Amino acid sequence: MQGIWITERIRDAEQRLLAVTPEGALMYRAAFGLAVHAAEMLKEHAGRVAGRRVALLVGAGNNGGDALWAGAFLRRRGVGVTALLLAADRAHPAGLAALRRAGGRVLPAEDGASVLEQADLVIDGIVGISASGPLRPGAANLLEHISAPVLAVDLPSGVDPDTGTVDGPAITAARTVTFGARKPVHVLNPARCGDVDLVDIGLSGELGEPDLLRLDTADAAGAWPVPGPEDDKYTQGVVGIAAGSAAFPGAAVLAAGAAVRATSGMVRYAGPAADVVRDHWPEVVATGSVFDAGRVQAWVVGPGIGTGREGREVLEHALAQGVPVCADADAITIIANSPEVLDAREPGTPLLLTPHAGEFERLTGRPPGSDRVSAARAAAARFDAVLLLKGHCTVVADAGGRVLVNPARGSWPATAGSGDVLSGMTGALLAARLDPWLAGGVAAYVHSLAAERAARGVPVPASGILDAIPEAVRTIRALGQG
Ligand SMILES: NC(=O)C1=CN([C@@H]2O[C@H](COP(=O)(O)OP(=O)(O)OC[C@H]3O[C@@H](n4cnc5c(N)ncnc54)[C@H](OP(=O)(O)O)[C@@H]3O)[C@@H](O)[C@H]2O)[C@@H](O)CC1
Ligand SMILES: [K+]
Repeated sequence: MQGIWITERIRDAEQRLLAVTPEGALMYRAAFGLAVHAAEMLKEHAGRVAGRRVALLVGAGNNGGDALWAGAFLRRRGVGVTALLLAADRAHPAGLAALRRAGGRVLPAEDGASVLEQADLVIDGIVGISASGPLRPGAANLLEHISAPVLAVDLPSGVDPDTGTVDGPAITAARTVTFGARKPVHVLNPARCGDVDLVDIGLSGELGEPDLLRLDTADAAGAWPVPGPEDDKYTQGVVGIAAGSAAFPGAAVLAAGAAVRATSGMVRYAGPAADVVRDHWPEVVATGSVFDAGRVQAWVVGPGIGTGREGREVLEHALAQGVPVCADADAITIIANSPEVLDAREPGTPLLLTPHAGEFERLTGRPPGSDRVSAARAAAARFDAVLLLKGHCTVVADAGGRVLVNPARGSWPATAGSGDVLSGMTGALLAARLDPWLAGGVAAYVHSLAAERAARGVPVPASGILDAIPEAVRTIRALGQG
């Protein structure tokens, strides 16, 4: 798993490391790594390194210092480097001296329009982990003059380091080079960061446990249930799907289908869309009601069940079975309207809630806001549940404060029925007895991979995402073993 640390923790770790490191050594390491990546970008975008032009946007802090030192390294490789100082009297003194020694040009930022327009690469050292708020006017005024690719130092300036939110002018980077550890912005706002490269500056020993985790392919592959020689359809876990209605059977077909695609165990369906589900998925054991559905190891309840009395009874029944429940869509609205339904929950039974932003607001009384991680954590604690907050970056928090994040691979999955596919897959993983927190994270991972595979640059319907689940699982298993 990839660890991600909030800036307060990074700053503390840096202080401890600084205390035992010769002065300037950390910045030297950081800037050297930055210069290597800058040279790669010049080769990639401008054909070669020597003779190309780089503009440095230099703020008042150490982020600007990194940019200045990197500029000095690039000068040694024959690059024409101009530093544009946003706060001339506060630019990092050693970095500035190093750049000047190396023959770099230095200008006040307000004179930098033509330098930016002629640059082959722009290095954004405006602000790093000590940023607050959007870019200030001095920096913001420069944005319109940037046409070259931007390499962000540590993070794209103007984007909040801990929440990834953008409230005004901000940099959009083609690539971000970060130091010591990944920060939340890198996973919460990947569109602004571009590709993120991590440069080791020796911080790992000081960091402690990460604040957020991101699954990689090997994690998803390792967690994905694989039947053994002794397994049969029951031992792998039976998942029950309570979804859809006679008038709107689509959610039932999608959720049940996703479960079928995600497990080699058994899938039961219970509800008024039994005939339609059976027609689509002959392998599903379908009955008309949850009350005669038989035993399952996990329930998915909610997509398309409606928010009236019947839906409420279905949810209460599932919650009382003593098995994990994934409550999605209408089930979340039912809980929001009548929180007392949760009294039916067997104590200690895992509950996974999968709201999008609107459902989250209904459930908790307030929108997730800019700090989606904290919002998801608080809601998970409040409901003693795993809370999977859908969005461009899916956040999965548990009641103990653990958080998994899964940045989407594009926006195509934001389509009708996509959530039904996610909940069906989540149910299959819960039935296979995965830790519910991990089940949510793995389902989100495979869902986004399936969506990417299915879309390949064009719109994809939810049924297309569903059909791509086997390919996505095959992909993670192949990569995870390799
Ligand atoms: N510590 C280490 O060992 C290492 C640190 N490293 C590097 O240091 C970076 C952190 O450096 P840092 O703490 O000096 O602050 P930094 O992020 O450069 O910004 C501070 C200045 O920005 C300003 N400012 C704030 N918000 C703003 C906005 N919205 N728009 C515009 N300006 C804004 C604010 O101005 P003020 O409010 O003071 O006027 C303040 O002066 C870190 O990200 C990494 O790159 C690496 O070299 C590895 C070793
Ligand atoms: K920056």
